[in-house]
Amino acid sequence: MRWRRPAWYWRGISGPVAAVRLRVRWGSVMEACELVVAPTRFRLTVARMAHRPAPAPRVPRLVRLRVTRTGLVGRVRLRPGQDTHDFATAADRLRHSFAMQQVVVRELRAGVVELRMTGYDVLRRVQMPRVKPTSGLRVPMALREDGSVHWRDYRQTPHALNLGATQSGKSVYQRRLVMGLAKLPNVALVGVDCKEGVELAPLARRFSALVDNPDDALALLEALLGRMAETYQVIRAEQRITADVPDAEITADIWGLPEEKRPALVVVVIDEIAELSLVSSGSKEEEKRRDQIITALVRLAQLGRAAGIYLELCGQRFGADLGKGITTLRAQLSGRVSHRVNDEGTAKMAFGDIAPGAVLACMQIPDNRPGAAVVASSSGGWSMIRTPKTSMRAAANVCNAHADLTPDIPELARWRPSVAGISLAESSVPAVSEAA
Ligand SMILES: Nc1ncnc2c1ncn2[C@@H]1O[C@H](COP(=O)(O)OP(=O)(O)OP(=O)(O)O)[C@@H](O)[C@H]1O
Repeated sequence: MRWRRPAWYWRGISGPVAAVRLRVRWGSVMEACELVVAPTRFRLTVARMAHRPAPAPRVPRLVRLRVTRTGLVGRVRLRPGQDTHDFATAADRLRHSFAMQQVVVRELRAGVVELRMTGYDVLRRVQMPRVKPTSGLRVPMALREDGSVHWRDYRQTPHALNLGATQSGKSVYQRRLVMGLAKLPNVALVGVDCKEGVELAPLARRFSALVDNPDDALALLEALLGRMAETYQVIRAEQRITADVPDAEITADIWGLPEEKRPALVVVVIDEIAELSLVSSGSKEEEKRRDQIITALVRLAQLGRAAGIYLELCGQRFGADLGKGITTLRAQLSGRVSHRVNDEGTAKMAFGDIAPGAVLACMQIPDNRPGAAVVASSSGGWSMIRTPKTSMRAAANVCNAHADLTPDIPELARWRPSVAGISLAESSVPAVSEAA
């Protein structure tokens, strides 16, 4: 069996050695990678007047270098005439020159770029670093190829789409998300799993509502729209009370409400969107139901954020072939994650409109790396990530352990899952009543 280098080995031995090697070779590598600039005219003139040889080209300055858990992070001050793009295009050459696994370039501010380098393939066996609990609605989801943690941050990116071919790792990603959300207080999980509930039913104890067929899904989404309207009323009432206080204290969304008045945040997890939007029999009723479901989802995606309702959609494809309104819905899903896909069309559905550079990347994910995915945001940036392998048992244990955090949402009580035939509301697990 091949020996795998553990993380401590990098930090203890290889990391400091690589840091010294990088500092020693810095100048020559910059020159070899054409990342130096010609000496200034002033220095050339002085050298000419003093009859001295022409000065050497100027090398960008490595102002800070530190060893991290997975590699090195360096900060570089650019020379006049250089830009981030110069370093980004040389990333592959830098990686070979410094014998690193990966080099990712990021601009910190004008004139300063950060080089994040990994010393080994961090996505081969994902080991998440310990992360401090944070405020807001954020979940540490996966490791990025540069060794940093990829967070699912609902305040930054309210709605997201998770795509991938069969057996690409979508369900494990979704499981990991539910596991992370399950630990957060005042968060209600709402699930739609039309695969007979096989993915979400084992996690049911932490769900405030769970449905497994399109008819119930429509009723549930309409109830959520009703809840959204009520939450807007709560926000309006709070605005009225505080109409004479300075502008900064008047809120336009749920996050600005005092904590005791803030209704539970709702994350709607939909496994396999195609099951909701495909019309199998071609009947008029099915078509009507499909249109109503998509319309409800579009409304939730457009207006839900301020009322604390977030969408997390999962599917193998997400294109116009799923029906009218799908592309409008996709435009609202600004968080995009795509696992391995088999064709360019699907890759374009995920990234064509926001990060064209990511299209090729998600088609190149190898079959033997399930869970690896490309994540992109509407700003156009993208990165490769991989979730740690998470078993259903581990996820169910976390959901069971945090079942007492499940908020009771009266509007959704009809769909509160019953576990082993006993409604959770009647079981020994105490339920949390929603704030105001
Ligand atoms: N991050 C990961 N690391 C290692 N193995 C993984 C990872 N994610 C998924 N797998 C493995 O890949 C296989 C497929 O995963 P998963 O069921 O999540 O795929 P899927 O895309 O949901 O497939 P389907 O659409 O057919 O349900 C499983 O055996 C799972 O254990």
